[in-house]
Amino acid sequence: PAPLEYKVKDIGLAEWGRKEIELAEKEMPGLMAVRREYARQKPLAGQRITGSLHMTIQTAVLIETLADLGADVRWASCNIFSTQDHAAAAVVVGRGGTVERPAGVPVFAWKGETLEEYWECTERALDFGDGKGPTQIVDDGGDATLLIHKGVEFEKAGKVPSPKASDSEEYAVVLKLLAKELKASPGRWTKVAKDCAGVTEETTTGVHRLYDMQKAGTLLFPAINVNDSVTKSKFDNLYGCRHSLVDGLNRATDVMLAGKLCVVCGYGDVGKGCAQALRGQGARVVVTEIDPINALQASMEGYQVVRLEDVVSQADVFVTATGNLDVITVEHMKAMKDCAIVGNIGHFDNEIDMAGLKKVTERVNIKPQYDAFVFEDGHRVLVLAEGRLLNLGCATGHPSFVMSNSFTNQTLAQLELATNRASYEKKVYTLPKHLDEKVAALHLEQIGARLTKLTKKQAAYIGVPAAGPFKPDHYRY
Ligand SMILES: NC(=O)C1=CN([C@@H]2O[C@H](COP(=O)(O)OP(=O)(O)OC[C@H]3O[C@@H](n4cnc5c(N)ncnc54)[C@H](O)[C@@H]3O)[C@@H](O)[C@H]2O)C=CC1
Ligand SMILES: Nc1ncnc2c1ncn2[C@@H]1O[C@H](CO)C(=O)[C@H]1O
Repeated sequence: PAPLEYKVKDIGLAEWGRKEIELAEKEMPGLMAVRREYARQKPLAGQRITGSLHMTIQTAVLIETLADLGADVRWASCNIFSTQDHAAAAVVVGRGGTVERPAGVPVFAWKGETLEEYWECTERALDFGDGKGPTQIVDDGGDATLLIHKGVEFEKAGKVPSPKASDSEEYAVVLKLLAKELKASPGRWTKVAKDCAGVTEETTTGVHRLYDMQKAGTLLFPAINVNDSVTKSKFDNLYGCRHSLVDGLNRATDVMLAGKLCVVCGYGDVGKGCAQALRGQGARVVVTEIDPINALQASMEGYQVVRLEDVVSQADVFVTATGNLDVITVEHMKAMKDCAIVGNIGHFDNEIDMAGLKKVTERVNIKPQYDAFVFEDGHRVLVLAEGRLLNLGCATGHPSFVMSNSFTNQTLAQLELATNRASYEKKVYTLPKHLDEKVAALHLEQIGARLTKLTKKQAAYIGVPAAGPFKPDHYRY
């Protein structure tokens, strides 16, 4: 067979990656159960799956699960800093390959990609050869989905527009890539979109993009919103960030959080986990919010809800977790104290005005993904991962057990698209509650949780089937 196509930092890291993948499997009972239940039937046989999702040890276990279920997989990361190079190498070599003759899955990802390299990796992950694209996509933030949709839009228009002054540096990179593609392979993206049966989206911000496209009627294929499975967002977003925020802050800065005034911008699932983690470190935690309900929740948990302007000159640590843009502006950072720490844990880097900051400061790199931006008056703002999600840029993201919940949902969603394709239109769906409960059930034994069985009488009394679903769809958890 032709040698495996791939592009990773160092294939020699595979042995180390394999050791960590084997330990991660022990912590991912949901994915292991899905492998046991489905691997023999190979229900994903014939499917070409492109992934655009942080290339970590945890994602390696997801990739090898999809491959075990029969899929032909190609992978890129969804962030320039989030790849763990030893995980990427191990996935390429595979369980039966060698560094000399890799026999795993093509991966196009390394930690520290340029924006051009990032989008080239995404394009490579979407190319299965002979003009074939994916039949299904695993997306995180929607960049793979965006590339296809923009590609189709410009093929229809017969040209790719030049970047406008208001366009981001990143969007200009996308336009340049699509312009090259339009010349080299006209009609490619229209065919890719036609062959693609759907996308399963990992995160809140990616899901926002999908609902926007559904509303505009521009969605080119069905989408399953994995983020809003309860066993994803009420676990990964909340408990995952509770674990990995402080991990990222510590590895980057080693700052003593105890006693410090820490601001969490956004008190959603992610912000709730962040606030709890910082409180656990003995920090004085305050919250900013736009939504009165989330603000009231924060207040009931004892967090002072403030406007950023109220605390910007006294706070020591700022964390954005909103999924919104321009949350921390240059004006805010101008007013911060010397050595204030600023980081984002939201999906995209636009929560902090990094472009504006770079224009008015001198950048002093301290170490990879940790910079001091020095203002004219000499005060320094210490920024993590250039404003990109710091738990994956400065640490290793969420741990395996919580990612097993998220990725079991991803795998079940991919199975849905492969086995029930006819039921899905070009709309956004969530998984049914019985699958959500199945994911939770698969994770209880590992942590010693023992479920109580409903008697028939009790089931009748609360009006649910004894075997579940145990809650109505409108239940909020
Ligand atoms: N780094 C990671 O590992 C993870 C990152 N995420 C990302 O984190 C972000 C937040 O996710 P969720 O908490 O699930 O979303 P969410 O929608 O539950 O929470 C966001 C909160 O921010 C608030 N908000 C919006 N604009 C604001 C502003 N200008 N100032 C203050 N508050 C504002 C909203 O009212 C909302 O309560 C998203 O981009 C998501 O994709 C999600 C999971 C894990
Ligand atoms: N260790 C990890 N491996 C892969 N994805 C992760 C990890 N930690 C967090 N994420 C995901 O990152 C997205 C945000 O881009 C989430 O919603 C999380 O599910």
